Amino acid sequence: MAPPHFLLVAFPSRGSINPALQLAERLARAGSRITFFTTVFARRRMIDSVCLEGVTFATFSDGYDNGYQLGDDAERFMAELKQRGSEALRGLIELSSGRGLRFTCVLNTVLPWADHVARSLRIRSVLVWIQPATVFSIYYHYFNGYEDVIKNVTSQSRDSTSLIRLPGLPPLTNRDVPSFFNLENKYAFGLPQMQSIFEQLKEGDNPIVVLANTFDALELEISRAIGTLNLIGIGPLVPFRFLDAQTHNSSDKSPRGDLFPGSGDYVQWLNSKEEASVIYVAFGSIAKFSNAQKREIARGLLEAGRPFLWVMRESDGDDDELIYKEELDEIGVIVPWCSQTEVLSHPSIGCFFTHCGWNSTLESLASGVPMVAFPQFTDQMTNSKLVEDVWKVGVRVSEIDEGGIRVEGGEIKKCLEMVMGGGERGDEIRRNAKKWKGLALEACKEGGSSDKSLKAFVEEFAKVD
Ligand SMILES: O=c1ccn([C@@H]2O[C@H](COP(=O)(O)OP(=O)(O)O[C@H]3O[C@H](CO)[C@@H](O)[C@H](O)[C@H]3O)[C@@H](O)[C@H]2O)c(=O)[nH]1
Repeated sequence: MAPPHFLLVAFPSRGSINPALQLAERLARAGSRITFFTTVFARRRMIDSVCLEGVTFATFSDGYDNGYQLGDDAERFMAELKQRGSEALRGLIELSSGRGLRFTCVLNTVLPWADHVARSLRIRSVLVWIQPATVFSIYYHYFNGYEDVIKNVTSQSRDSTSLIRLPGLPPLTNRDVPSFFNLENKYAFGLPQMQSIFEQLKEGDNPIVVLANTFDALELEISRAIGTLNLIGIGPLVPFRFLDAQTHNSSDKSPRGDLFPGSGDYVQWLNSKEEASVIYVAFGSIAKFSNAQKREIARGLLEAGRPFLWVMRESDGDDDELIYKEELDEIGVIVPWCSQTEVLSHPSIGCFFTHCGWNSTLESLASGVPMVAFPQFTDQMTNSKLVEDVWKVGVRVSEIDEGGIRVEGGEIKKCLEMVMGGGERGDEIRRNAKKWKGLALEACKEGGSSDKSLKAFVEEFAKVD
């Protein structure tokens, strides 16, 4: 039986590339071959760190070989990616076929054009969903008969207490649903993108299979309540070396350089800190903040008075000098980027102050680190709801939204204290965080739910090929 050969098409953002690489590695370990297809820029950015056995890379230029820059027109970027990506994908499949190589299936990380090209060339196509099943379910129901149920609430003011009730989901308020439903949001153009994805799913092979970066213990009931679709949990798609590190003694504070080559100075600094004493602050690869908001974050951290490691990307907001710089330097470290999975698995980390991007949320869950959630847009609103109210592994900040400030320093301090300090709620949150870490690792290990599901998926293709 020939091993299946998957053509994995990945959107060129960190939030997509990271889980796609983990998926490629797992598919390779399960005995398949993979061609990983993405943009020149995305590949160049990963080139130092990634060499996966069984995985070959193919790239195309989307016209943004130096990356999408701050101020670029997002809609235009998406249109170029679609046009150039479609042509290049078609070219790759046809060229390969001329050389006798037939791809078994095209997998795409939420790229409807890749699905379209695959079908037009009569190759099976499977969506890889890289947000929670809960978010998938919200969109699914919106595009399958529940549009009014959602719109009745999202068309009201933000702080509405009206509830959206959808099959299999906890009741949701306006602030819990993806920001794409908020038509004043500058990312509202994301809704038509979602629409094309869900339209295509209606036309798919039966039964329609979707691979999802989640796991059964976390969201199986949600997945089962999504119509006739077969949403298969194969996550958390976090690096194996990170999961391996998690299975080591968690109170071991020895330097992790052997496990994580290329560790920065911040790891030495973390090594000098007490267990569960450090706040890790990072908001993914896209979010931007006003200076006023950055100052409030700084104020919250200073008032909390605990050591912190803060990832402040060069492109994450206005350029003014950060005030409180000297005071901040006394208790914390600010870096432009770090190896987040390495940091989260470090025993000194006691809390993650996060935007709740789905990768960050899963990485935090898999390392047993409780969260303070400060969502910015898209799925992050729903992810924060799950963190606070469903899995109870963190708290979500209350927002004011005045003068460029969405959350005040005092509120940030209060939430950090709730999660890291004494008190019943903090104890419960930390207990739950440990529980979810165990369940996440269980799902991924050999014979765990995600491991079995992915292997079954590969075997299915090996049979038909
Ligand atoms: O200093 C850092 C900061 C981040 N990361 C990594 O970058 C990724 C960030 O991904 P995520 O947490 O999902 O945030 P975004 O980059 O904001 O991801 C976008 O894509 C995700 C997947 O669709 C969505 O869930 C988010 O809402 C969306 O903003 C994670 O793997 C992190 O480990 C680092 O390695 N170092």
